[in-house]
Order: sequence, then C-alpha cells, then structure tokens
Amino acid sequence: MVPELADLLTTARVVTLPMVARFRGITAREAVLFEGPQGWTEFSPFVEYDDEESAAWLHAAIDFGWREAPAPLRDHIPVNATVPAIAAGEVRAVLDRYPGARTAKVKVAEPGQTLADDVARVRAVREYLGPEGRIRVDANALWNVDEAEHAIHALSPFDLEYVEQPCATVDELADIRSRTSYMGIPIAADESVRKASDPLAVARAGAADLLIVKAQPLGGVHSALRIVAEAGLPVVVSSAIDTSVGIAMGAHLAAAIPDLEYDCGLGTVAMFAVDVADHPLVPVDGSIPVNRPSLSPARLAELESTPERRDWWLDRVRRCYRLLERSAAL
Ligand SMILES: O=C(O)CCC(=O)c1ccccc1C(=O)O
Ligand SMILES: [Mg+2]
Repeated sequence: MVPELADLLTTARVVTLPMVARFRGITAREAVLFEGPQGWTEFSPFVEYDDEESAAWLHAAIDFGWREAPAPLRDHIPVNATVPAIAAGEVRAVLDRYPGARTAKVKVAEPGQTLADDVARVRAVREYLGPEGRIRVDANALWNVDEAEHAIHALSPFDLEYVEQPCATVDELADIRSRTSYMGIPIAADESVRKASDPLAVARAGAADLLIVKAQPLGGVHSALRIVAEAGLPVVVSSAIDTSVGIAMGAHLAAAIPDLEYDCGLGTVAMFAVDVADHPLVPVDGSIPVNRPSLSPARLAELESTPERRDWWLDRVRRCYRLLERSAAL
C-alpha cells in the first residue's frame, strides 16, 4: 500500500533535535516524521542534498511506514559508540554516553586537523576501551591514496577493526586496499555505497572488504536488504544521525540480515540532548532493541520546528514525492 501525498502531509511532524556536540558541522538535526499504518517513520535527508538524492530517503520513509518490515531474526542490535573529530581530552566524556559499548567508531581526517590529532584521539579511545575493545576509523573519503597509506600505517598500532571510506573513488579504494593488505586491516565502503548511482559497483570491483549500509539513502529496509544480499559482503548497518524513528528503521534492517558479524552504527541517538521517543533508542549494555518507538505528543510539540522550517521541509516532501511518482518508484 502506498500513501497519497495528502496522507503523508496530514500526519507530518517537523522536528528539530538539539545535539550534545557538533557533528558533520551541525548542532541540531531536523527531521520529518510521518505516521503510517505500520507506525511512525522518518524522512531526514541532510539539508544540502538535492531532490534527486533525497527522493530515495522519502521512498525509505514510505516503505517503513506503509509496508510491513521483514521478519526480524534478532531482537537486539549491538552498536558502536561514535566519536566525532574531537580533541583526545574529550574522548572520555563521549564514550561515557555509550554504556557497555565494546566497539567505537572514530572520525579521522577532519579538515584543519593533523594526523597527530587522529593518533592522539585513537590512542585515547584505545585507553578507554582496553585491549579487547574494537576500534574502527572513518575518514569520510578525505584522504588521497598516499595520505591514507601513511595514516593507516600510523594508526595500525592501535589495532584497527577496519578503515571506513579512506578515499573517495572505487579505484582509490581498490588501490589503498591492495597497498595496505599486508597489515590485515579491512577496508569498508560507505559513501561509495550510499551516494553512488550503482551501490553494488564497489562490491563488484572487489574494492572493499565490507559495506556500510544505511536504510534511508538506499531507499528503505526492503531495497537495502536486496543490495546486501546481492553484494555478498559482510555489512554494518549505520545511521544518518536519525531520530529514534529512523534508528528503528535501521534496526529493522539490521534485524533482517542473516549474518551480522560487526556491531552496527546505530547508537547515535546518544548524540541528541532530547529525542522524540518516549523510550529513546539509546544503547544500553552496548545494544539497542528492535522495536517501533511510540512518540509522545508533548515531546513532539516541544521539538516542533519553526513554521519557516516546516514549510521548507513539506515543500521538499512534495517535490520528492513527485520525483518518485514520475520515476514510477512508488
Ligand atoms: O556509523 C556511525 O557510528 C554513526 C553514523 C555516522 O558516522 C554518519 C552519520 C551521518 C552521516 C555520515 C556518517 C558516516 O558514517 O560517514
Ligand atoms: Mg562513514
């Protein structure tokens, strides 16, 4: 069943969630929430994304609100802590927000910082987690191949689980993967999956050892699940800094994947000072439950965006809906 545009718009709530610290350059996250027959669902492409890219996120919102999710194979999803490109001295306070996490993902290669900053941050994370903790780093495509080789070598003494999107292109990923294979550190693709016209190209090229998959940019739980099956690589389901509603979408995707060998990047509700759900999907004992959150009217009212931002988001919903109609994607 597919909703009419009017059905979407009548249930739409536009919210702005304050964050505890800056991430991806933002300190508040905006989202549209719709209530469908399956429960609440979320549409929250980043504000700078164009309509074509954002339309996949609307497809995902409709999928989760109007179509039954696949049968869950597990009721909890182990998650990683997410450490922004902060100073080493701030690492402890961030990790304290993820009780029981055995895995941390650390942002590296931040513009304006140095490799020494990355090394100090990763060292602080290793000291916090101890030798058995798992540390993965995410460069968000910001290194060239030589920089990546140098940085991965410098970070390797801290025992990395994998390096996420060290470079931008599929060819560069293949190159850095063969240059560093002697170190035995896997290479993960993120932007090469979620921002690519063909999300399977990186797998087909043998340019990554595992894939990061996100439900909203891949068009929803069902379409992401097909991509995972076709890729034939291990995956990590991760968030786009969604509210508890979008995180529930990711959790339902993760719950339906037969082999989930890595912890998922779905602990990010911990980044919000306030969330929309009665029981926010923050990690407890290192995992989040697989359920559909209920939202309290009082909390929705408290987090309601300004009329200007509401108009902006609902216009975006209309444009993306028309794009989906025109491409016969609904
Ligand atoms: O994977 C995680 O731990 C959290 C999610 C995350 O890092 C992220 C969130 C929003 C946009 C991009 C990214 C990313 O993985 O690059
Ligand atoms: Mg990433």
